[in-house]
Amino acid sequence: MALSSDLSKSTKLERYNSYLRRVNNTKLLAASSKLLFRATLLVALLLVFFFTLNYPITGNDAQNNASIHTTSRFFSSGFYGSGATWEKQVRQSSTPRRPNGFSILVTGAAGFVGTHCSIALKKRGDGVLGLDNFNRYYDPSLKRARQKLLSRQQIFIVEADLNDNPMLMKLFDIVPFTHVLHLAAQAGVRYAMQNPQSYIQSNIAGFVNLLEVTKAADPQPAIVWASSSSVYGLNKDNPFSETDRTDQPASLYAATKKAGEEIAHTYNHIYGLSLTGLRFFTVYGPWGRPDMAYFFFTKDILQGKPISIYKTHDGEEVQRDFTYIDDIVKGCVGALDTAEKSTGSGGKKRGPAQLRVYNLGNTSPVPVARLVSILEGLLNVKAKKHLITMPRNGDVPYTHANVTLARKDFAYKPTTDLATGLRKFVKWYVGYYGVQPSVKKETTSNAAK
Ligand SMILES: O=C(O)[C@H]1O[C@H](OP(=O)(O)OP(=O)(O)OC[C@H]2O[C@@H](n3ccc(=O)[nH]c3=O)[C@H](O)[C@@H]2O)[C@H](O)[C@@H](O)[C@@H]1O
Repeated sequence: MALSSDLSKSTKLERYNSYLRRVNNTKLLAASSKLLFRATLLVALLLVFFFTLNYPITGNDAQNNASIHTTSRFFSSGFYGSGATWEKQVRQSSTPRRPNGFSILVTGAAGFVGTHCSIALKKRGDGVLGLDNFNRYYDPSLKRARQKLLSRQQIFIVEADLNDNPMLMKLFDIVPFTHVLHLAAQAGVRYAMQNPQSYIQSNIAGFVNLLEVTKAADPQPAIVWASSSSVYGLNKDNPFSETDRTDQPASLYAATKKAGEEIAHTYNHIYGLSLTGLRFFTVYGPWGRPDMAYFFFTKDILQGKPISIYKTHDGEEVQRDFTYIDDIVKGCVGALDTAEKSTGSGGKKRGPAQLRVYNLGNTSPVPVARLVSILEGLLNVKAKKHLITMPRNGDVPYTHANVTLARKDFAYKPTTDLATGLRKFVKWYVGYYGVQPSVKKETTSNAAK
């Protein structure tokens, strides 16, 4: 009995112990699967976070742009914008190689005008650091090709958005820039109806962010920036002079550029920033912008697609003061060379500073139909032309620059006529896109004349 009761006691004890082990095991299992679940959740969340930032999957341009901005901001400040190698590239690129050379931050350096200006400045011995967000307004592969061109000249581009305040502050901490050539913008007159917010984001918010950072910098740099001939809007005076009225913009694009000019006045007035706005007149040339008429006309003519040539609502020819890129580069360099120093430092004004606005045009308006016939000759292809009344999309019928002021202050003198400039453009175009040898032959023989 005693044995059986002992046995039953020990069996009970064993059962109890095994029960406890099972409970413990289950608890352990539950705890570890909880831990595993949490870890998996964390990893999944991190993956979603990174993928959302890297690959915006929306088809909407405005949202796309916003995602692109977020991506570059995140990566630029958090990853690319740190590290000894990155900082060394920033320093090397912005260090001048000539006595009293400038140290210039070029925003929009992978853009059309930005690329040409950066190369010209670097070649004469200035230090040039680029900034660009490589957005998708037009084919980013063209921007990457321009970046390669710049990197061959030892020009480094920081990949970040103008609105990336920590990144801009960091750059100004590392480099005592003497100048900023501010060319980054949401360009294009007609696209403003499709994606208005992108113009506010870049041309207003981005510009203000840049001015906020530069006003606080010590030393404050002098700033030369891209305004636009479109600010003249519905101006009737001819040719357009800087003193003409600019309070009737015909597009949101023009309105944001005009707003930029007013914002420039404010920062000059309060903080003593030296500011020069350049009103570019329809700039064209090699490495140009695919969204501009001369560029997509070339593409469409070569592909046998029809093109629309606008006429005004009064049936008149639409005309532009097309300006060749090399002339614009000379104008930008002239404006930089004559820009006086900002007078403030660390956010405080110490005296009055320079505030300027200049037209940079070619001074000879050409009808769009004439541009097309020059292209037809160069490409050796007849265009399928449709003459249509200008849609109400922000376009203006006519532009014509008076450049007296730029000539007086920095000897600006455009020297390239439209036929010569377009020949250079077409030569570049056929080489870059590798099109028709017949076009090449024609262009080369023309070029030799
Ligand atoms: O200089 C300026 O202020 C502006 O010049 C260009 O704007 P835009 O002159 O309109 O240049 P394009 O878009 O290349 O148009 C050139 C001409 O072709 C005409 N056009 C355009 C498109 C089209 O399908 N057909 C057509 O006849 C336009 O009305 C315009 O007269 C740039 O796109 C702006 O960024 C710049 O600020």
